[in-house]
Amino acid sequence: MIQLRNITKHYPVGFGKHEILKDVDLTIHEGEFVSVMGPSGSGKSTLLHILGLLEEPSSGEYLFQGELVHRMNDKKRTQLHRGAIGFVFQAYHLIDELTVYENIETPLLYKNMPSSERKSKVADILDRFNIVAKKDLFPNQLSGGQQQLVGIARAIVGEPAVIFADEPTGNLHSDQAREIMELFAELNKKDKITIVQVTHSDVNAAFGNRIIRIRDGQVL
Ligand SMILES: Nc1ncnc2c1ncn2[C@@H]1O[C@H](COP(=O)(O)OP(=O)(O)OP(=O)(O)O)[C@@H](O)[C@H]1O
Repeated sequence: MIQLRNITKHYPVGFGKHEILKDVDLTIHEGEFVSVMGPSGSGKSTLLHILGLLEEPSSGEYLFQGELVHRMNDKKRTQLHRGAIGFVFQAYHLIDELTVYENIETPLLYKNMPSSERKSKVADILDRFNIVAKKDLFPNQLSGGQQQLVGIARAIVGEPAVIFADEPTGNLHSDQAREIMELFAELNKKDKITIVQVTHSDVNAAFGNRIIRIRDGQVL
């Protein structure tokens, strides 16, 4: 499903450059639940952002479902971003001014989905995640665990093929973290969504079926 070949990422520093990722080769198959682990600053988030099309590599090739991402025109890339990829952030990144319902609905508005279909999809997810009673609340009226549930609901409402999650339980206490990990495991098994998470936690990584270790910008 995903293939990286010789991916590098660097930032300019003075007259030189700071290399964040060095010649990363990586294959992720459909249906996997992969955990990316490594020390702080080793390049995990950078790698995830490249996979999630939030950043571009400095060089190398990224194939998504067999297609070279850097060869795609903007329209195709946006379609891929909106249609096939869901992203979950450590700090949730919900829109404070929108209700739970509106936050979850947002990706569907970008897809120009008819209103009746949007309503039914959002209602299904609210029901599935047991947050119907919270639908008119704003993010700051929710616990961290509930906010992350909304973050995940927003990521999957468009039925993506893959979810990228950057330390999704980093701000949560252990009970909430376990609930979120159980949800990811269910989305992986039942809904067949491929999952790639960055985590510092062995407990979280145990929910997945493969660990990718990264150190100093290189996959070990
Ligand atoms: N926009 C940027 N400009 C310059 N340097 C950057 C930029 N983004 C990230 N870096 C640097 O890249 C390195 C890797 O960062 P990254 O966030 O990928 O690490 P990480 O493994 O996810 O770390 P952590 O576990 O602490 O979140 C860090 O040294 C960081 O300072």
